[in-house]
Amino acid sequence: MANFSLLIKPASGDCNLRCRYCFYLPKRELFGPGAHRMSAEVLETLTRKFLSVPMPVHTFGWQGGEPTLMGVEFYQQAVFFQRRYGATCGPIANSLQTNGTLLDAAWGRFLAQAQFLVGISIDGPAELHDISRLHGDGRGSHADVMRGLGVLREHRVEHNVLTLVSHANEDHAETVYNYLGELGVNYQQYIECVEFGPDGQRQPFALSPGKWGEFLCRIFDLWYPRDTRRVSIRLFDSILSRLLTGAPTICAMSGDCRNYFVIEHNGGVYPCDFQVRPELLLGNILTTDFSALQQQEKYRCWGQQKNPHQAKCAACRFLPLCMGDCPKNRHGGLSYLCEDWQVFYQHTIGRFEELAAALSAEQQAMAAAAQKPGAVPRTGQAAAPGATSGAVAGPQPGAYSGPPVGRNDPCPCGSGKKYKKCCGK
Ligand SMILES: C[S@@+](CC[C@H](N)C(=O)[O-])C[C@H]1O[C@@H](n2cnc3c(N)ncnc32)[C@H](O)[C@@H]1O
Ligand code: SF4
Ligand code: SF4
Ligand code: SF4
Repeated sequence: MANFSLLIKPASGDCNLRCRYCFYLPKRELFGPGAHRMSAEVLETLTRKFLSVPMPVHTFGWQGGEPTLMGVEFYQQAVFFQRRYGATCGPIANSLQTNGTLLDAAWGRFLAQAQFLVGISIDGPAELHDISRLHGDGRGSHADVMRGLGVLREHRVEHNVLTLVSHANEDHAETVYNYLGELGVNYQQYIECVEFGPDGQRQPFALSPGKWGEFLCRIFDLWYPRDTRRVSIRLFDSILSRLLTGAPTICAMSGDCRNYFVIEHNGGVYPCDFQVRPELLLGNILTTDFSALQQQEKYRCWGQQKNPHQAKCAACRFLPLCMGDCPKNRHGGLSYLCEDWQVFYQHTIGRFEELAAALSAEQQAMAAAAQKPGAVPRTGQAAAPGATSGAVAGPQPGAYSGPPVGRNDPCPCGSGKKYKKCCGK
């Protein structure tokens, strides 16, 4: 079986906030009225079945809606089941993505002790964050999030920040980046808010045309070269990983959408966070297992829709990096952000290539030093922020810049198949 991770929604789309742009709040309507909470039976079953699949590391991602609505006790039970069913299965990792507003000392103690990695959503300083991230009564949530961030710090919980780039903050890259720097946040993730209404028009809160490319270029120019060894930015790490190892670390840059399963509170399994809809329900974890889910024709077809079918993509020099973008951003086949990606890659690729070459040289020098007689092996060293933590096989200059991919060339997604039999189908 191919490796995969889990994104679990124990409280479904239930949340104490009402962010203007939230794509998951409306999902509550799929599951009927009232509170949606995962039962111990679903929790135990998904844990047992996941940990029975051999994999180098089992990653549980807890998300929502707001996963802290479940209370600390739910996660204590999750860890209990992980110990019961995972005693011999190798490393287990837990991450939790939260709005941060409900964190208190009990949470801090638990998250630190159970070694959860916590993602906390912050869209910038209060004047930007509070435009979109609101309580039900319209109050901004920034002050509560800062309290939650304080809890994580006080208890030394590993954390990173997720910033949604929307109409509210699209013109404020410097303000956002410098603010996160002042907060001491060295692990950052920027994601794009691309949303269309039922009439096919861009939602007013979503990114305006051209703003995503501009935002990323500005962040890159603030980051490079000063902060490359200090600040990790998830998209940039993925680009470096692609250049260094051939494999990206984010799904939008891969050639196939079969990377993880979403498990809803009632055990329903879906292929992607953005695709929790009845027609993509793959089954229920109470009555099926992951091997059967992976073998489904519906799942295979789902994975392959990532292939960029557009002639413009096939001829694009950035295809091996962009891979036609995340299908949720596509509008009429081509990504709504196509021009933005081209602007961003055009502006940065030379410097990414330089950085990849420098990192590769450093890692080779370290490997050579470690092999000298008497050298102390450098195991357990944290990967340099900004660098890939994956295996390093040397940079692949030109991977992005060669001629357009030929039908008989190896597929840039790294599958080992010919392009025409894989992403170029
Ligand atoms: C759905 S929330 C769930 C976890 C938690 N409630 C939180 O806000 O971090 C996960 C992430 O999705 C982001 N998000 C919300 N609406 C989005 C949208 N329309 N497009 C992309 N990301 C979105 C949020 O900003 C948040 O960082
Ligand atoms: S806190 Fe998270 S789940 Fe809640 S409304 Fe905001 S983005 Fe959506
Ligand atoms: S649709 Fe987008 S977010 Fe979902 S798996 Fe595919 S690339 Fe990833
Ligand atoms: S930048 Fe545009 S043309 Fe190039 S691969 Fe991405 S979406 Fe396709």
